Amino acid sequence: MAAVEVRNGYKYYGSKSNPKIILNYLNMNVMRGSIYGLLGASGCGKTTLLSCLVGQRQLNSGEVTVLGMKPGQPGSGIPGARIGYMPQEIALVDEMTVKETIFYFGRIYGLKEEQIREKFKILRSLLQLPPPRQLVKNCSGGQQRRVSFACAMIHEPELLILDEPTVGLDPMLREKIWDFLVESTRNSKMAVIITTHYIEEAKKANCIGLMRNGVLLAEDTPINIMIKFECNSIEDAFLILSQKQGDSDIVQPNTINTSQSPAIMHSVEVIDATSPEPNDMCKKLPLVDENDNKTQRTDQGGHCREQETENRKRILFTTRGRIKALMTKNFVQLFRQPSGIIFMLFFPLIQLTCFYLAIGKTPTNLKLGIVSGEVNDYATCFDQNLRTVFNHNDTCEFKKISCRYITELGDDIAERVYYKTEEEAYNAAKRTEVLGYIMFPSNFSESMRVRMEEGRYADDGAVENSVLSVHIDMTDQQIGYFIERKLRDSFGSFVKNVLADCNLPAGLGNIPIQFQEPVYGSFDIEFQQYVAPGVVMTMVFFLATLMTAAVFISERMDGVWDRTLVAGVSAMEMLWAHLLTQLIIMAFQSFEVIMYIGLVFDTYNKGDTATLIGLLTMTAFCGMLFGLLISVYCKSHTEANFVATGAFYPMIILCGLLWPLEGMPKSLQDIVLFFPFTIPSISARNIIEKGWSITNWQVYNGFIVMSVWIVIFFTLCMVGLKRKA
Ligand SMILES: Nc1ncnc2c1ncn2[C@@H]1O[C@H](COP(=O)(O)OP(=O)(O)OP(=O)(O)O)[C@@H](O)[C@H]1O
Repeated sequence: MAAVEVRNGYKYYGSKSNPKIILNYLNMNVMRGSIYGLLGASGCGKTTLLSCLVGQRQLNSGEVTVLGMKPGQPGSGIPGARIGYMPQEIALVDEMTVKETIFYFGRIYGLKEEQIREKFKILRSLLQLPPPRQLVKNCSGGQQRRVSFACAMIHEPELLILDEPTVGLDPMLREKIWDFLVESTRNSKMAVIITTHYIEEAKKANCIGLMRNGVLLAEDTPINIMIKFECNSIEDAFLILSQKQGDSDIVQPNTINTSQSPAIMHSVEVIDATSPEPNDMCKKLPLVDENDNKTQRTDQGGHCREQETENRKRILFTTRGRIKALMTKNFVQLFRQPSGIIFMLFFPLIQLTCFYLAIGKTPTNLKLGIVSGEVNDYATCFDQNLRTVFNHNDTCEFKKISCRYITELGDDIAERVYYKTEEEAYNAAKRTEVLGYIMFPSNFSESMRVRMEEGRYADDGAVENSVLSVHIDMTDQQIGYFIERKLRDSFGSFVKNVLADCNLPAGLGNIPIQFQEPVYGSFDIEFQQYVAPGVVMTMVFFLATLMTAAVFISERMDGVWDRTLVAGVSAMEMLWAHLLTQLIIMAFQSFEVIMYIGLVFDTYNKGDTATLIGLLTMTAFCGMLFGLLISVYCKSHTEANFVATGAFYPMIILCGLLWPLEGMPKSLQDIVLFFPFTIPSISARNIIEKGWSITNWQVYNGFIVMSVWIVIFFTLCMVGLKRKA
């Protein structure tokens, strides 16, 4: 009975109009209980053919039957545990140990722990596997290949497909592996397809297929091939066949008329390669006659149905075990890499520390120039006798009152630097030695007195000269506004003190606007507290995005993703396993972040901590789906980094984190409201600062927006994954 039948297999890469033909109406037969050596030069399409057998790819036309069913057909078990596939690349997780790797594959194939242990013992001695605790990444190339081989064999599949398993192995071990394969197929119905560059080792195969330019030039027993071409080696026979086929290594699409029958197309003399029936010499198990054949097909139909039901049961039974195996792999993969731990657990803390230390703090180490026209020697300025004196005739005596302001100003806002003339101060400011300067006119004290005592009768000169002039470098607006605010505040308190000394109501010095107790928040609230919720949200979102994109792209590039799919795990299962792993990490990360900002930076949450952790976890989850989306649509790490970085800035800039949304054009405001961070960061602020609960619409709307984005990203991921599948 045939384990594999390919009829007129036609496969091309590229577009229909400009196809790169890889399989050119190829026919192939592999019998159960036999070893089939697939030989051919590099690039002739062996791996492509194997990928069609394991259900990774599909033919453009023609038929493939593997173990009586079409690969990929529901319930066929292919991809799945019926086959064992060792791809050409190692396709193992570097961070797992040898034992963990074998157990991982055993579990996803649905084996019991005891079975895996027993099989591992046998394979260890047979393949001379490295020590069980050795990490895959610390194994040599040959050792990794042996581990990979063991993974394909662990579940005793019905069909074993090995893509160059013996590359890089010493001759003794190669011999041992071949003996093992011969022994295994002799005593069972297991079929083996093996590709190798060591043509002569294929002599041990029951049948060999010589492949060139997308067709099998010959398919027969090694001995028959050598007899037919009167050669002493398969290599020589291959050479003769290749010369007969022609020199071109590339199949030219324009030379092929796809309406022609395959037999007409290949003018070279090939042995049975175009025959739709299996070559007798390659049959290990006898085939029955035509009548029996019908019975066999009916039996096969029955077998297929049984197999289908059995596989369905197995799929349901093993799903939980697979998710567990996948999640274990994800955790191991993440936590065995120092960068993984740093990224997931310490990065948030490092980033938050940077944020709290650097953003919203009072600027220090500033220098401000002082010029007073009424002081010659600034040392005399700090004389306590220079106080305002209240005379009993209801007048106040001001002595160098600029000194009093200078003293009250202190060095807290900025270090005072004294200058004799305005020109000197101006030049120093120009040279950026000081941030700016304040200038008191020479008759400042007298003008202040007149202004206060005579009020509406004060002359213009007195009004003008009682003004303190301030010149500041406004290129750094934040510092400019800071100095401006501080000088106003300190001048206000200075005037109040002077009024009090003069027996006048201090309130007279206030501008007639009074800010009462705020409805929410406090006057002391710092910019830091305003931006903190948004910063925390964007941080957890993008950490999750970057990590997910990196993990998925690496898995795809290393071949781990494809190998796991071929082992019968669905993309959905892999996705769920990853989502669950991440969800656990995200919840922990959110908890860690909230505790850290509370305990270390006193950002206490006035609302419910569980609600805040919930919102942050959803944000991280959404970020992870965004990372997954990037990984689905980007081919490389570089491309993914470009997309993630490209998305980062617009999202941060437009979410109202750096500047109030109200400052944007109305039309833009309406758009950015639906961005993933805009409403959720307002919700987070409402929880932290206002203490609102999830029942308030201005809190739960953040959850709704996040949920909508989760659904959008998830749907797009599914569409992308389906298209890829
Ligand atoms: N995804 C792809 N898109 C376009 N061309 C591809 C793709 N995969 C493989 N090819 C091309 O198809 C041809 C056959 O590749 P394949 O990997 O099947 O060859 P092979 O016989 O297995 O080679 P080797 O022995 O070196 O592994 C090669 O020319 C390769 O460049």
